[in-house]
Amino acid sequence: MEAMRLVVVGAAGRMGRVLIRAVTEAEGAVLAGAVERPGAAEIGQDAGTLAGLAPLDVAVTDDPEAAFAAADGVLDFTVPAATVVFAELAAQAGIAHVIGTTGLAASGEQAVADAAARTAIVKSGNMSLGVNLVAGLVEKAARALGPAFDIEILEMHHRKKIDAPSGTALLLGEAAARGRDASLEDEAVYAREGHTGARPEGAIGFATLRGGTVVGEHEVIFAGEGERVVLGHVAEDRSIFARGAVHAALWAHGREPGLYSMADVLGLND
Ligand SMILES: NC(=O)C1=CN([C@@H]2O[C@H](COP(=O)(O)OP(=O)(O)OC[C@H]3O[C@@H](n4cnc5c(N)ncnc54)[C@H](OP(=O)(O)O)[C@@H]3O)[C@@H](O)[C@H]2O)C=CC1
Ligand SMILES: O=C(O)C1=N[C@H](C(=O)O)C[C@H](O)C1
Repeated sequence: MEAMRLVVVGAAGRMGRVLIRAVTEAEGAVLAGAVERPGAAEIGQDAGTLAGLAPLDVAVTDDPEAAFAAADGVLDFTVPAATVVFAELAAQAGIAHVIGTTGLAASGEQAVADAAARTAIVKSGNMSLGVNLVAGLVEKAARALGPAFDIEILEMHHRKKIDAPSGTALLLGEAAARGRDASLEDEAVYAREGHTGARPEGAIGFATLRGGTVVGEHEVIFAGEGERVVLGHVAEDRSIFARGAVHAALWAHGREPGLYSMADVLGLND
């Protein structure tokens, strides 16, 4: 069987460089393209060199349409505005789209859902095996512990992260809400300051820390009368996300159009 040809968009980013390495290390995948935004200093550079590898004979381009025309899938860890454009282009090209980008507004989420009617999209706030397993445990714990245990989600990331709360924190919040048969939209408390009043019953609270070079740390705290249950995940290296993304692309290759999650890819919904 022919190797799946993958394009990495946002190739010069923190994740982009790690994704290039993950594609070259994966069995059944080959790097077919690397895309950066128009005007980026890396346009024309070899993608392998950019990722700290030997040259791969793939030049970074600012033309995603041409890159997608010669590919089977795209790995996208960029910014929301770019992801919306890539979703449309991937749907037009009929290739799988793996979206790791976080912080999409409702309109962006809708654009992705529309594109998923035409091609297979895997989208997740966290592509690691560990976080997706923890999400399943969070749902179970929320169901078992019930409303007597208050749920608070704490996350810390590096100083350059531009969105909050993290996509992972939201994914864990959704899992907690599911476990309570509640809606995160109704229960989320994203910030507290000043005279807040007592904690509303059933609230799912979020706290965001930013600093240094932290790759990503999350804790879901179930705080009850005289005891706390804490479920957490520590990302030590971005390669966990990149390997998950390549795995998702291989899974999505040739699949029916639809919007899939990492839980689908990992078989956690079966
Ligand atoms: N789901 C998951 O498992 C994970 C998700 N993420 C998410 O991935 C995203 C990226 O994170 P990170 O790599 O740290 O961020 P970076 O800022 O390092 O990388 C983003 C890259 O995308 C580039 N870019 C922006 N616009 C375009 C465009 N129109 N065309 C092509 N490239 C473009 C940026 O270029 P420039 O800087 O020049 O604008 C930059 O190189 C974030 O949303 C983050 O939350 C991160 C890790 C794991
Ligand atoms: O921006 C990051 O770095 C990360 N973003 C994702 C998120 O928003 O949860 C995943 C990971 O935690 C790293």
